[in-house]
This record gives sequence, structure tokens and C-alpha cells, in this order.
Amino acid sequence: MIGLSDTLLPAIAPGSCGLLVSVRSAAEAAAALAGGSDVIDVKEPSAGPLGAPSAQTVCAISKRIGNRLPLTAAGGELVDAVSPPEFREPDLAAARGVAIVKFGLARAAKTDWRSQYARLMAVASAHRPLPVLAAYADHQAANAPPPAEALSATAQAGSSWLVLDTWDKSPGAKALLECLERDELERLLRTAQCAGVHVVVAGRLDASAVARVAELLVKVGGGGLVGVRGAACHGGRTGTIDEAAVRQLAKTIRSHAARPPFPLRGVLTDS
Ligand SMILES: O=C[C@H](O)COP(=O)(O)O
Repeated sequence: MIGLSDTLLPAIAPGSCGLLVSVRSAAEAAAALAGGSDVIDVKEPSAGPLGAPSAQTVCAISKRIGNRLPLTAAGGELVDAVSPPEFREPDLAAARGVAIVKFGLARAAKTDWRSQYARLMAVASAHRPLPVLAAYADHQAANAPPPAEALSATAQAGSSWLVLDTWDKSPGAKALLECLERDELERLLRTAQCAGVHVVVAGRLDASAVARVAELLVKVGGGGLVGVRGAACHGGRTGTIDEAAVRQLAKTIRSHAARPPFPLRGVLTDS
């Protein structure tokens, strides 16, 4: 199994919960860092739910953040990914400090997506960053497999991370907690914990949903992240990251999580 210490993500403390903020520029990354985000996720929101950023953007953000926070990036949809992975832009794989690249499962329901993911994982040890599946809670609309199937494929492939998100980001579209009942989400998180999989829970979460998800992640106890863009922006997800909004979200999460997600940060990061 590819463990956390094999990625550039430090080990996440059991029972903790952290904040991941998706950004599209170095200036936004700086605002997320200053606001108290635990992970910086690089994504181009105008290019879809998991819009892949350009290599130049990833490199600029990596340069601005250095090793102060772990970095993840969106890689688009798995069905569009090449194998062996080039993550759309060859330089992206080489971008210093990117721990994880997330691949969505839209349009994959009727494809052999498990094998495609297994192939990506097979070369992951030689090609950082680690490819991670992003399951969509609104999977029917996305023509994607249900989240429980994505979780089982994640565990089977030996990956330690899964992203749970929503596909439809249009104004008025359902948020994660409107697509998944709380009990259903709790069951999924418990199954993930038993399988040794950490979950990034995202999907049009507003401030109150962030609090509910953080509480649930801490209750379940496996250690996970709450992922946001829209709630951290001034002017919605295609607007601009607002440092004060990030600070408020980080504070909300800290009020539920007794300990920071990466207490050993700085010891286990960058290798
Ligand atoms: O990983 C987090 C996603 O970027 C969530 O974006 P959103 O809050 O706009 O749905």
C-alpha cells in the first residue's frame, strides 16, 4: 500500500480535521495560507468541477507557498486522463511539492475506470504526485459510479485518499449534504476509516455545512479534510479567495477538531 509517508502529504492525526482551499493563482494561494488553510488545492474553477490548472499556475503557486503547506491539484476527469499519467501537462507531475492530483469520475460509469485507476496507481510510486479518485455525490447527473464504489476501488488500489465532491457546480445546484443524507455520509466515512482511507469532503459546502462535516469527520475519527472553494470566495467560486472567509472557516473547523490535522508538519513534509 502507498502510505501517507510515501506522499508529500504529512500523516494526518486520527480524530482531526483540516481545511483544504481550492485556489487558481499564487495571490489566492497566499490569501488561503494567511487565512489558515491546512492544504492548498490548485484548480481552475472555470474548467469544470475538477478543472485542471496550467503547469505555469501550479509552478507559480508551488514557488509562492514553498513547503509551508501541502499542495494538491485537480487533474480533470479520469476518462480524459492519459496513461501513463502526464496529468494533462507534463510539467505538472514535476511541479515541486504537489502531493496529490485528483481525478473525477464523470462519464466513467460505463467504462473500465477501475482498471484505468489501477494503472495510474501502478506508476504512482515512480511518478509523484499520487493520483486520487474524486467521487461525485451527484453521480447520476455526472454519469459516474456511486461514491461507495469509488471508495472500494480506492482501497483496492492501495490508495490512502479519496475526494468526495459534487459535479454540478452551477448556481442553484445541490450541495453535498443535499445529495447525501447525513447517515449515508457517516456510513461512507466509517467504511473509509475501516479501509484506512482518508476523505476530503467537499461539494458546494457553505459555512454551516463546513461545521456539520467537520463535526462528523471528528466524530468518525479517521482524520480528514473539508474542501471548499465557493465558501472561501468573494463573489462565488469563480470570484476570488477571501482571506477573512478562509480565516472564519478555519476557525469553525478548529472549534470542532481538538487537534490540528498535521501536528508533525515540517517533520514529514517534503522528501
Ligand atoms: O476541493 C474542493 C472543491 O474545490 C470544492 O469547491 P466548491 O466549494 O466550490 O464546491
